[in-house]
Amino acid sequence: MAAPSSLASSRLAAAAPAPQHHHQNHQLRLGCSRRRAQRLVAMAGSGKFFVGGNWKCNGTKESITKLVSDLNAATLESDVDVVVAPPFIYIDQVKSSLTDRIEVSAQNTWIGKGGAFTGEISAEQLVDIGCQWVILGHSERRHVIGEDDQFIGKKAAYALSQNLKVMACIGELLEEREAGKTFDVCFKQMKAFADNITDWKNVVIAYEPVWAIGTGKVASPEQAQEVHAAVRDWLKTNVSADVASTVRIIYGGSVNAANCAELAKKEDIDGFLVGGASLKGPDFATICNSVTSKKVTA
Ligand SMILES: O=C[C@H](O)COP(=O)(O)O
Repeated sequence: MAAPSSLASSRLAAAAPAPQHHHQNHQLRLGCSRRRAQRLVAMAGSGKFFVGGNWKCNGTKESITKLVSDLNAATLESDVDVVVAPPFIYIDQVKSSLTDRIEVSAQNTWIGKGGAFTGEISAEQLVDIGCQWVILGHSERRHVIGEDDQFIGKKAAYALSQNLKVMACIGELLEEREAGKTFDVCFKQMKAFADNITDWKNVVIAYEPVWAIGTGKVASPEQAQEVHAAVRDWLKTNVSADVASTVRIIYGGSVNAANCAELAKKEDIDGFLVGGASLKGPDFATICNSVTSKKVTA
């Protein structure tokens, strides 16, 4: 097994139980710490913090040239995987001008092999132009375009079969949260992914509560942590302990340069999927570098 990344090492060190601690929940905490330590050892090599920038339907050749230039000039911590997702038509421009330090994602892909599917882009075509990732199940695809769970799950299976890595998005609507259905909704969306994914090593899960996307109403660190931990437990029960302990679960929804550090401190928040703030190079770099909060306190 490869040596743990320095992030994993620092988390491992932080996760070690303190012998002088005599809190009444000590045994419970000890159990959690051990579970966490195992998770981090198993994450070796793939356990980096992860930040994706979803540019959505924004940008022009000119503005993207400036954004790429700002990203190329940014100093990024080594313990973070960084990915940006331009609109399809700019992927080639970004691939040819962006530093290799940052990988490139599509925001969607077709469900299967290309052919007579007007307006679609296939996984094979994305791979052909050097695109490494695809975002699937984003709430704007689910709720604006009308993609359903099974369609999204099948897209994930096909994209993975073509060696695209997948950011698999889940998240509840405001009315679903208010009705106490957050976990039910997220687990149902997870099941559709799990029914179609056999190998999770190239998958990152993005929890994005719909009420927090583009609204400025960020989930509190506690709200996000609660769902991330529940999704991890769901994976343990329904997929495997190994997947639960290794897959990265990132948060999306009004993340910005000011709120990222507090979110990053939470144990089960392994990074971010950023919309609006990813259009500003320096802000996006600050969010990527919030991994430093994780190192100190996780
Ligand atoms: O994919 C990103 C999410 O939709 C978050 O967007 P936002 O950061 O603009 O709220």
